[in-house]
Amino acid sequence: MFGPPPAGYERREIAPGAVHLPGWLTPDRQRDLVAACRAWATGPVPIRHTRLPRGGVMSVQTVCLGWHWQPYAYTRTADDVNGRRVARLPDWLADLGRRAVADAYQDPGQGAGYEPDAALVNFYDADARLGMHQDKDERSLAPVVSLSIGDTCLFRFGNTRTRNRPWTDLTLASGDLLVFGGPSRLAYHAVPKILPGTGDPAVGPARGRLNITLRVTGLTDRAPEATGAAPAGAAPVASPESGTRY
Ligand SMILES: O=C(O)CCC(=O)C(=O)O
Ligand SMILES: [Fe+2]
Repeated sequence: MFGPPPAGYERREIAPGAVHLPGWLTPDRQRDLVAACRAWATGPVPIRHTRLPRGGVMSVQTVCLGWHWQPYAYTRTADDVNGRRVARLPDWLADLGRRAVADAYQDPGQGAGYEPDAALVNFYDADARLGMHQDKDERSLAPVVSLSIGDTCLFRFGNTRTRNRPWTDLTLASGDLLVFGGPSRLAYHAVPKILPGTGDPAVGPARGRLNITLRVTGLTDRAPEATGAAPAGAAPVASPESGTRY
């Protein structure tokens, strides 16, 4: 489905293990991804504002593939939406993730070994934002691959110890790839601001910003041995640590 990335794209190391490749997605690939996101947004689990445990809702709207994420765990079914199983993560999207890792780290072997099993598709309208958080509900430390389409955002990439400085502010524009793994895998990060009207509606969505993150959950459908009785596939898989994502 996807040809090679544009020749001569830049590679910027934000921090050890965190690499930004501006314009990595060609306009045609971005259009294909937008069409796919439109379809995923309709179901089997429709895109929605994720509810937070203390009653708030996220300003970002999210639909998941492979595994459903809600604060702060992954499950196969969207029990906070309509109870249905989320759509599969398509092989072509996992392939795109493998290329992303290979290109970011300039390491074809690491790319080939990347097996994402979940994607979060986030839609930001002009006022949406995402607070400082770590992606830590996964049990694997494999890299996160992030693809941005539509309006440019301000993106804040912090450190692994605290949600405060030091951080690096950068912009993620339509077509940009960011991969964070290795020593940066658990770095705090945020989307403090969308820059409305900066996207090209001929390529991206008519308005707003799409972001797709690919992740390796490290989870399986088998209930953990210790819990014994639960039937395979039925047990929600709780994160060992929880509570700080948003
Ligand atoms: O929208 C982005 O660029 C980042 C999204 C993100 O951090 C997340 O979904 O965990
Ligand atoms: Fe994140």
